[in-house]
Amino acid sequence: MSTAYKLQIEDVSMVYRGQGGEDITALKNVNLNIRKSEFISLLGPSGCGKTTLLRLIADLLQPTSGKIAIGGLSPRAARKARQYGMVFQSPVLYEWRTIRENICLPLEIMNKTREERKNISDEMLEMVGLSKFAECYPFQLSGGMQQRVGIARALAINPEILLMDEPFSALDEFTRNKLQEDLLRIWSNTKKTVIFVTHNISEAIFLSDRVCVLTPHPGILSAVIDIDLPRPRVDDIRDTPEFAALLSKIRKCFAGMNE
Ligand SMILES: Nc1ncnc2c1ncn2[C@@H]1O[C@H](COP(=O)(O)OP(=O)(O)OP(=O)(O)O)[C@@H](O)[C@H]1O
Repeated sequence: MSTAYKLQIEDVSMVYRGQGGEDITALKNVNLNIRKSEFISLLGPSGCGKTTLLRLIADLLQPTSGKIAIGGLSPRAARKARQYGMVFQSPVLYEWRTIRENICLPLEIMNKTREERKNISDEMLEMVGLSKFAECYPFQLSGGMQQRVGIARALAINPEILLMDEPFSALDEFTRNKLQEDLLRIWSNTKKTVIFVTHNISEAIFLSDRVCVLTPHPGILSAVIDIDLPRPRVDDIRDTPEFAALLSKIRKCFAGMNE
């Protein structure tokens, strides 16, 4: 495979074995090339294989067939080289560790010195706007703030690719919109390649350079939509006719779909 892209997904299929021994085809012949620093969303309803695709990229699963390359490396080699940062729907913070200590956890695993940990965590806390909360415990933070800690912890190891699995879906709409704006600011400052899983069409449009539409049974990549809205994007862009046109275009991709 050529390495012109940061991430290449070539003819990837994933078949699980069901409890009765039957085959469950979660993904079928997915092809996708992702450029460095691109913001990509994987969009689709429950069961279309979004999380499966993310887990295949992250080397948490192996495809039944097909190939994934990360700048020429296998997902295994990329994982070992700490090229991935992961953010989940729930930030899974350790309640007995302060916010700073939570952010420092992957740095401890990497045997960073105390001083390095302090410097990096200071930078991460500032980036996500939580400097004042460094010595607080998770229970003292709102859900949105906790999710910011999850983002800071994922970025602390300075990964090349940020994999995000419905990170804002448990948040209220106001908090969610604010975090989307914050994420775009962080992304434009850090230039990470982001792969963001969501089932929210508006969220996918607001954030992305391209939206990958997945439809289920079996999960296929049925469309890749360019989002040519100007950047930087702020909340008001959601009220523009261009945004509405994209909403309508993507909704049509799901029309008639049998869930
Ligand atoms: N370990 C597994 N064993 C068997 N089937 C599985 C397994 N994991 C996922 N599946 C099936 O594969 C399909 C895709 O699942 P996946 O979790 O990737 O979808 P998703 O789009 O992320 O859904 P959601 O939005 O609900 O998280 C579903 O039909 C699911 O039931």
